[in-house]
Amino acid sequence: MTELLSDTGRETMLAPLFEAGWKMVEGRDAITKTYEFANFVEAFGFMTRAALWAEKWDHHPEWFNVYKTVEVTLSTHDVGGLSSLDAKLARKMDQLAG
Ligand SMILES: C[C@H](O)[C@H](O)[C@H]1CNC2=NC(N)=NC(=O)C2=N1
Repeated sequence: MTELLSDTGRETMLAPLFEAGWKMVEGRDAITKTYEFANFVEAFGFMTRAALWAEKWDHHPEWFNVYKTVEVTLSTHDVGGLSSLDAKLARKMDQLAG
């Protein structure tokens, strides 16, 4: 059963993500990062690869794509905030973005 990240869970799991450019969303228990790619095809290719992992893990991003940028927000709707799945998907997205 997915649950909200504990305080210690936040320290250990979110700190590396903040180092990698993720930020907390103002007024929401969610994290966000904006990726900039070389062009639209690279941006959409990233979204395609990330979508396959999101589907595999049944954990989906909130994202907005304009041309070569992809703005990603992660939170776990079922628990109303951040869970370990958000950290896992964030790490995967950073890997996929290269
Ligand atoms: C029924 C399905 O398993 C759930 O709705 C999944 C789908 N993807 C999800 N994605 C996210 N970000 N949070 C969820 O709580 C969630 N729940």
